[in-house]
Amino acid sequence: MSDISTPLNDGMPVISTQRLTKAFGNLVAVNDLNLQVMRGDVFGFLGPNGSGKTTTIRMLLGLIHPTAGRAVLFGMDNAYQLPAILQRIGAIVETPTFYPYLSGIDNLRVIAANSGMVLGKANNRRYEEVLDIVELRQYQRLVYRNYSLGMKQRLGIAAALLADPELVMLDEPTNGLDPAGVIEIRKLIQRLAGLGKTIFLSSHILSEVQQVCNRVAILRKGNLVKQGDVKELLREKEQVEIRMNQAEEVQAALQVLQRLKEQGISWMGHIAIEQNALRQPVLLVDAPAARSAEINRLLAHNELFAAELHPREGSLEAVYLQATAQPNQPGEATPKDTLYELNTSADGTKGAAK
Ligand SMILES: Nc1ncnc2c1ncn2[C@@H]1O[C@H](COP(=O)(O)OP(=O)(O)OP(=O)(O)O)[C@@H](O)[C@H]1O
Repeated sequence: MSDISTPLNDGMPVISTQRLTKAFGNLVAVNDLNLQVMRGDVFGFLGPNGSGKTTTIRMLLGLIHPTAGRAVLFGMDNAYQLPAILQRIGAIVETPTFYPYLSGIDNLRVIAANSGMVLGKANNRRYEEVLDIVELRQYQRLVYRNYSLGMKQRLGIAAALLADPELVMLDEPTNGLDPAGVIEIRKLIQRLAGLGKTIFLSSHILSEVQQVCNRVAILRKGNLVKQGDVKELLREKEQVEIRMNQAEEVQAALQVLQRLKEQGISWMGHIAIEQNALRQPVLLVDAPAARSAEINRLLAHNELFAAELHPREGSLEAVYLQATAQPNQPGEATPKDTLYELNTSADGTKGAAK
């Protein structure tokens, strides 16, 4: 099962959007979006390239104005109370600019000074604290140009943490990183969640999102197609894999279960014959893992005795693929459909579909 740390969710909305919409000319980049992010959430914001994630984040941060709808953060409408909202957010939307010839800690000093950031009584202590959080303390004196890409990304997050924000917004923080860098960011997000931060994370790496996020929203062509609790969404995608001793029995088992499903077993979803890792034909039943024994009993009742029966965990990938593969919904604006195709390579880096 996924390694989801228990969030400090107390039911207080941190981000709430109501019918948030942004059109660029005749292209509706974000359409009627109703998002709910609660305090303590590690919220994953998913969607193919061009589905509207960055546009949404830019609207939340007041960098662009919505065409319609509104965004409420910490209970305040960002059209009217943006400065008060921004004081409580640390965000990285694009790679921050650092001076290559300055050390990590000196770059943080420059950022704090330039932004007029009030760091309270212990500036130096705060620099060290944030460098500790992103695990760069031992490299604080190294000049920035000698940092690896992962270290640069973490320094960016350190900068976003300087003012001790309640909400941390990260747009594709693992973009371009190697697997070790991706793991570092995962651990960092888990540390931030442990510190009680609410985290809003857009990402293409579904396995990472599955491991760190407790809630997700999935966008497709600017429309919200799924929003919910990760554990619940994964539960909906559980399967039971059944191997029989004889290939003919697999076919017979398929027919029995299909008949029972048609007779009204509501918890049984799609049933199909597939090959397992050993290239043996197996029956795959979309059903909660907790129903395994019942499936076994139903088959045995029909003189079909399973050789093996395995519950299979659901994956966010399955949830995502189903959500993003749905046919167009009524009213969905798709003037340039090709812009929206999933254009992500296997390592999660983005293509150039814009
Ligand atoms: N300033 C702009 N002017 C015109 N079109 C824009 C502008 N910004 C974004 N778009 C378009 O809006 C759509 C949504 O883009 P957006 O960057 O929000 O998607 P995304 O989900 O963040 O994609 P990616 O994962 O590639 O970053 C795209 O078709 C994009 O080309």
